[in-house]
Amino acid sequence: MWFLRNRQLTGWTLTHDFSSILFMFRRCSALPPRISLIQRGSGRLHPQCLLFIRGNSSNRPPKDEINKDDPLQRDRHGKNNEDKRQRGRRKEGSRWWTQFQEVFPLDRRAFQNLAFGAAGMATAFVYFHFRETGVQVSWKDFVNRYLSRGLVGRMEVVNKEYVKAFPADGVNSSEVNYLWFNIGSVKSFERNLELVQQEMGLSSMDRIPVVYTNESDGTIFLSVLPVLLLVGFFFVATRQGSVVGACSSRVKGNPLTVSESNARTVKDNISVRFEDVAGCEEAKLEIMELVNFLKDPHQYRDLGAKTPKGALLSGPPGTGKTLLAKATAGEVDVPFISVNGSEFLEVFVGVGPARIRDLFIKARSVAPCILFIDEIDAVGRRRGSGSCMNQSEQENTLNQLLVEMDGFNSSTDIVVLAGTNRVDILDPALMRPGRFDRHIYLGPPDLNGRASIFKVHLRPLKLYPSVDVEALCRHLAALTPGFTGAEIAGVCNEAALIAARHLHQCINTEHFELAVERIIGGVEKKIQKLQLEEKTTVAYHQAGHAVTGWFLKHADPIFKLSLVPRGRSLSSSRYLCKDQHLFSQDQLFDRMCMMLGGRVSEQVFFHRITTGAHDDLRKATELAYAQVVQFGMNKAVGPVSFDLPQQGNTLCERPFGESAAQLIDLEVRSLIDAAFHRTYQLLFDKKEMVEKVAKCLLEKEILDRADLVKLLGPRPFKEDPI
Ligand SMILES: Nc1ncnc2c1ncn2[C@@H]1O[C@H](COP(=O)(O)OP(=O)(O)OP(=O)(O)O)[C@@H](O)[C@H]1O
Repeated sequence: MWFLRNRQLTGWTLTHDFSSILFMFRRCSALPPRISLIQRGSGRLHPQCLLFIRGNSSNRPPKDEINKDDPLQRDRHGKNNEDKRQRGRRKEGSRWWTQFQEVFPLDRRAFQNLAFGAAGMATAFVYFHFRETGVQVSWKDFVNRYLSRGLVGRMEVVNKEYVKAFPADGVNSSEVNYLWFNIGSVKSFERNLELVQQEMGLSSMDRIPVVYTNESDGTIFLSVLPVLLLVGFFFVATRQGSVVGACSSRVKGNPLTVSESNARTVKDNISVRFEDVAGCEEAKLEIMELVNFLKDPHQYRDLGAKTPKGALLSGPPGTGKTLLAKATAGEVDVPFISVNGSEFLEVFVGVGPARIRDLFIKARSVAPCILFIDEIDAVGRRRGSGSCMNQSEQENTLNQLLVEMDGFNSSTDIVVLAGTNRVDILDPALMRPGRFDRHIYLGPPDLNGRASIFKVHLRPLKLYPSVDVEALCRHLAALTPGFTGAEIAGVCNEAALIAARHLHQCINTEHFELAVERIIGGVEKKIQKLQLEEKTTVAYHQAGHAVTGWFLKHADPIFKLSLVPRGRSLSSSRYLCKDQHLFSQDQLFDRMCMMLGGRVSEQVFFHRITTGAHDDLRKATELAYAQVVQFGMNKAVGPVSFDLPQQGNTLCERPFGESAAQLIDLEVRSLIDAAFHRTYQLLFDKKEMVEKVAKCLLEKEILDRADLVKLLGPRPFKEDPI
């Protein structure tokens, strides 16, 4: 039997169609190659297709559901069992969902949207791939095999382009739906058909009926498909958070809000106060003036003074710039609007300036307020420098910022604060008076500053009652030269974690010391074992540093030596550094000798050298070059200063000639040689002491200051207590 043309598509019919076509054509001898291809394709798709369609088309509810709804069955199995099963199912479902979410972190709505999208695409795929197309034959085959044998019942000329031939009544048509062939024109088809039927001797009554129809072949659907996809995209984007948002990593919700600034406004409950910011008293004093202005603007205006518009907070990372800005808002109790400079940078033209405009509109609507732009270098980079693609967009954004800062006058009551680590690359227009009036530098805190920052961060910690907080702060400040506020906060947190790991109820001094060591040197590697020969070399190397530092006046004395590898180094030594800002030539020379102490000790004791001194040599060379090239400390080169290449940067052009370069190299070499010989002489003279320290270190693995005093005697110079 031939299939009815418009019957419903099912998995069975799909697979059956292809096999039956094959069967029929085998019977009709010639098998067009295309059919075999189709069949191969169907064979591959068959199982999945069957599963999919069976799953969708089955009207029968699953067994479980029948049990649930059928009161008889429910009675039979008992209500409790049913409840348990339901709970189990729910649990399994939630477990499945949790596992799924671990792999794909999507919320339910996102998952629903994705599922709908996938189902739609799958349906479209199945429709286009498996829609009934009939079997194409040539005119000659059609006439010889079907028409002449009386198998054709009626014909349909579709869209004046091709003809579908349907089976006559009584013909077994289960194998093929219909046959079709292309026609050049309707007229030629009619003429040819007429001729064939005449040849067959059919009377006008017996002629095969021909109807003319128009059919859509899906081209209309395909033409509206892009529009549908676009509408669907916007629909999903508005529900999900826009794709634009994804690019900018933040705009959630309507994609049309991309030009809105994403500044966060904190109106009440700013809990940070000036007392929470320690170690930067000068910066606080400077910023107090801004606070006073916001508190009592008339005091300034009455005197005819123009009030400051903003302050630029600069300094290394973690020195408390953001914290100080927040504390300023907390002190005046005005709204604090904070935004990051990088949030203005977009790939879309015009978005940056639009966001700046929007930011200032927001600020004006809540004035008086403090507007804080963190990492302003992202948007305030000097114009005309660099050649990256969105340079002009960044410049437009900066121009808009300059315009806005000019735009609000002294009665607007907005103070703009900005934070940056790279004040050197900012555009001069941004720094001129009338824009960022104040430049406040926050450097790493000094000894007292560190102690007061420790005091701030010790406040929320649970210390043993026996701990003297003042003394602890001073001790920790001495152990952490060069630490910033953020690093000090990290030390306090690490100490609490160590105490918890050791199952202590409170935190003690030792936990803090361990925390400092961990932050400076990295994690202790107790498992990594060195071979005895390596360990001996490392011990003598460290003893060399220790003895050199002990007997040179200006070197930082070692107060802890350890053979336990930490981070990337095979050993560690802790020095007592002073907070010093100016260094004399003698002091730098002593430091160079101290750096070379490890390598010299290896040479004195083993008459061979190892790679362990690589980092020491690098530092000593850098220091020697700095003395000769930057600090003007070399007689032969003279009191000149040139820029040295920064780490990671290569200086393309040397600012001095070839002869100066040769002279500099020569002087650097002789300086390092002098330091080496002095250290060699020192360690040779103190050979027994080095040996004593090294052997003791090999035995105990860790030596503290008391051990060193015992081994080397008191240091022959006056020192501050730790
Ligand atoms: N002076 C300080 N007093 C107390 N805590 C501080 C101080 N400086 C930094 N901190 C601590 O360090 C953390 C980070 O500081 P903050 O974000 O203000 O640094 P920043 O200078 O803005 O850094 P970046 O330049 O990287 O943005 C603060 O949350 C605070 O815990």
